[in-house]
Amino acid sequence: MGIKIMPSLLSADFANLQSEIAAVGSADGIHVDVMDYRFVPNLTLGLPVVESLRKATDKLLDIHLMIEEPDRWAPSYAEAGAESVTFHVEASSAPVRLARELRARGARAGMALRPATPIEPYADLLGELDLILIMTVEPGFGGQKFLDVMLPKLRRTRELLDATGADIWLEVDGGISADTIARCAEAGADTFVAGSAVFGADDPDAMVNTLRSEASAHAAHSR
Ligand SMILES: O=C(CO)[C@H](O)[C@H](O)COP(=O)(O)O
Repeated sequence: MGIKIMPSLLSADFANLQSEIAAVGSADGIHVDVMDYRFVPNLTLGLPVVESLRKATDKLLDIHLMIEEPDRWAPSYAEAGAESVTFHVEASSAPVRLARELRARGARAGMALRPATPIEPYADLLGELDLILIMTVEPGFGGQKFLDVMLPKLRRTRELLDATGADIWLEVDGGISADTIARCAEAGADTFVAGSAVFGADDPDAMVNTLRSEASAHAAHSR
């Protein structure tokens, strides 16, 4: 699928969520942040809203679970029809089992890492996964400044993913904009989440295309 741009929905109101999706027709998928006031100090939306979004759009739904106990809750998001379900490794008690449960329900199995979590301890797990999400801000809030100290981790993750030979998406999330996306693409990311850069733009769909062009021009990796 090559370079993928996933706008991150900002709204908490269902009508506004639908408007945001309609405003980014060129997007490769829609990134949905699920937060529970426990894993992160913020609360967004949960399974019932994702089930409603599934009925409202054919777009690929890329779910990012910033929640405690993902082993318990994540499989339901796959059953709801999300194409991709990402849990935080810091919150999972059995990441391999959870990844297998997600795949068994037809979703891509994603594993996210907070900025302080290294990738190396998980090198042997990568073959169980379809997506690795490297957070480029502390999870919890949109609109934060991109942490460029994450670039070495991104490069290292790309090396490890290439060594598997498998089609595992390498996603970045947090502070991604026309100013920062090139550095992430050069470091090996192929999937880009952007919230404020897209929905804060005068023309969100044009910004999706700008981000894709910029990433494509600097891509170290695109299948
Ligand atoms: O939720 C987030 C952090 O938890 C992300 O930063 C959000 O998905 C994207 O927002 P922005 O592009 O404004 O950083």
